Amino acid sequence: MTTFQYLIRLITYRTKLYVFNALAWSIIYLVPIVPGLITKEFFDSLTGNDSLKVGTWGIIALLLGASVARVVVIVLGFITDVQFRFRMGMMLRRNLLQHVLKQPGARAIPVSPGEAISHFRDDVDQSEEAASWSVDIFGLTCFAAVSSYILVGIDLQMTLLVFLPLVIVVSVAQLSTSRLQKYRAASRESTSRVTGAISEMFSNVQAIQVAGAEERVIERFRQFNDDRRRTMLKDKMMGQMLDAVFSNTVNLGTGLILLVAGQKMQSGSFTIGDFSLFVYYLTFITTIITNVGTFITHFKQMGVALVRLLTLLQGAPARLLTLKDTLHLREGRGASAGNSLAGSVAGSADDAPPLRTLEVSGLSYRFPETGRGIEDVRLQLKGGSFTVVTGTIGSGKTTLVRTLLGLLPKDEGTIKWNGRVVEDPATFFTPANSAYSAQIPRMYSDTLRNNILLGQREENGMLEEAIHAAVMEYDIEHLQHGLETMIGPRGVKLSGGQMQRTAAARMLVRDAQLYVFDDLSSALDVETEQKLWERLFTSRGDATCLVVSHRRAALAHADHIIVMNEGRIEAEGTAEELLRDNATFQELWSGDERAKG
Ligand SMILES: Nc1ncnc2c1ncn2[C@@H]1O[C@H](COP(=O)(O)OP(=O)(O)OP(=O)(O)O)[C@@H](O)[C@H]1O
Repeated sequence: MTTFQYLIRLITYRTKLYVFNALAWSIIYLVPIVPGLITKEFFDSLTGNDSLKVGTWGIIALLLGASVARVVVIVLGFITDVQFRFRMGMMLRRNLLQHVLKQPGARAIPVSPGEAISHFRDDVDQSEEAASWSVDIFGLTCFAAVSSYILVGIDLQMTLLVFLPLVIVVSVAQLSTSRLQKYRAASRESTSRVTGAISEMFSNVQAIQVAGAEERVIERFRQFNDDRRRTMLKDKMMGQMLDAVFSNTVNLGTGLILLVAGQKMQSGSFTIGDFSLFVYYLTFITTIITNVGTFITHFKQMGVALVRLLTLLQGAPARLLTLKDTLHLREGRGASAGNSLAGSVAGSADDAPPLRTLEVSGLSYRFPETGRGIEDVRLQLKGGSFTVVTGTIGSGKTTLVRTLLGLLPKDEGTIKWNGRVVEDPATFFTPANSAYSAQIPRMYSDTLRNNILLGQREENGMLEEAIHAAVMEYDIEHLQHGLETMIGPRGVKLSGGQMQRTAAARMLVRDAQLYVFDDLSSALDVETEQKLWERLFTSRGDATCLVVSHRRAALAHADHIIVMNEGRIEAEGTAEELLRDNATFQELWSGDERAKG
C-alpha cells in the first residue's frame, strides 16, 4: 500500500464526515476573502473610488459580521475535525489491536511492548495528522483560486509575484522531503528504543540486580538516549530549516510586491484599496504556503508511520489496517469471525465432545530468528491420561506445548481432537476445552483472588478447591490480607514457587478437559512439589494432563513419558521402560536426584 493509497483509505473510512469537514474548512479558508474586499472598499472610499457606498459604520458592521461568521465556521470546523480524527485513529488502533489479539499468543507482536505502544500512539497520531491536514488543502486551493481570480482581475503581474514564492517553497519542500523522512524514521526508531529499554528495565529489575548489571544497563540506556538526542536534533533542525525557508521566501515575495506596488501607485494604475487587498491576501497566502509545506511534511511522515504500523501486522495484508468496521472489538466482524472459526471444526471452545484421543502428527515449528524449535512431532494423548514431556534444556518441550496450543503458529502438522482436525488451535484450546499455565507466570497488580480468578465467576467452592489442589492454602493463611492481598507489580512480590502455584490455581479454577502445565514445580521445595503432584493427580477427575517437567515427582505420576531431544521425540514409554532403555532419560532422572541432594 502506498502512502497515497493509505491516505485515501483513511479518508474514505467516513467519507461523508470527511466531505463535511472539508466543506467546513474550505469555508473557513474562504471567509477571509470577504474582509479583504471590505478593507479595499474602505480604502477606496477614502479616495472616492468605492463602489458600495455604505459609509464607515456600514464597513465596520460588515467587518464585524464577517468576523462573527468566521468564528462560527471555525467552531464548526473544529467539531467536525475532532470527530473525523477520533474515528480514524480509533479505527486504526482497533484494527491493529484486533490483529494483535488474533495472533498466536507467543508471537503477537514482533517488537517490544514499549515499541508497540509507541506504534499505537505516535504512528496512529501521525496518520491522523496527515489525513486531517489534507482537508486544509481543499480550503487553501479554494482560497487560492478565488483570491487569484480577484487579484488577476486587478493586476496580473502583481498576482504572479504573490504566487511565485508558493511555487519555490513547494519545490524546495519536495526536494528535501526524502532527507526529512530519513531523519524522522531515525528519530522514531531511537525513541522506540528508549521506550523499549525503559519497559525492559522495569520488568527485569530483579534479573538486573541479581546479575549486578545496573551499571551496564544504565550505560546502554545512556547510549540510547544519546542516540535519540542526536536523531531528534537532526529531525527538528531539518523541520525548522524548512519552516525558515517557507517564511523567508514569503517575506521576499512581500518585499517584491511592495516595491512594484509603490511604482504602480505613483503611476496611478493601482489604487490604495488594491494595495490593501494585496497586502491583506498576502497574510493568508503566507498561511497557504506554510500549510502546504506542513501537509507535505505530514504526508511524508505518514509514509514512515505506515511502514512502522505494517511491521505490527507481521506480513498480513496492509488493507487490514484500514478495514471499515464498528469500533467495538466484540461486535460485528470480530464476533462473527470468532464464531465461524470455532464452529467449523471439532466444535466451539465451549462444546467440544469429551476428549477420547488427542493426536498430533508431523508438528513442526522453527523460530525464524534461530531456525530452532520442534520438528515432525507425533504423539497421542488418551483421554484421562497423565503425560509428561521431558528432555534436556532447549530440547523443545515448551515449543511443543505452545505450538500444540496455538500460541506459536505451526509450520506444519495436524492436531486432531477425537479424530477431527482442529483448524485453529488458538481459538480451540481455551477453557472449557483446555487450560494452560506457562513456564513464567504473569501476575497482575491486583488482589490474589482476582489474579487467580482473572474475571471468572466464583461459584460452588471452585476457588477453594483450586487453592487446595495448588497447595496454596498455607501461603494464603500467612499473607496479611489473605486472598485480598495485593500482589503483582505494585503489591506483595510472590516467590517463584508461589507464582507457579498461583498460576496452577488460576488454571484449575477453570473447568477444562485438558490441563497443560509447563514446568510447574521447578521452583518448589521437594515436599511441596510432592504434595502438588499428588493433589493434582487426584483432583483432576477425568481431565487429561500434559505436563512439561524433568522432576521425578512429576515423572513418577506419569502414565506416559515423552523424551525430547533437539526438537524431536527421542523416546516414549513408562518411567520403567525409559530407565531401562533411554540414556537421556536415565541422565535426567539421576540429574534430578543430584539436584535434590
Ligand atoms: N523466542 C525464541 N526465539 C528463538 N529461538 C527460541 C526461542 N525460544 C526458544 N528458542 C529455541 O528453540 C529451541 C527449543 O526451546 P524450548 O524453550 O522449547 O526448549 P525447552 O526444552 O522448553 O527448554 P527449557 O527446559 O529451558 O524450558 C531452543 O534451541 C531455543 O534456543
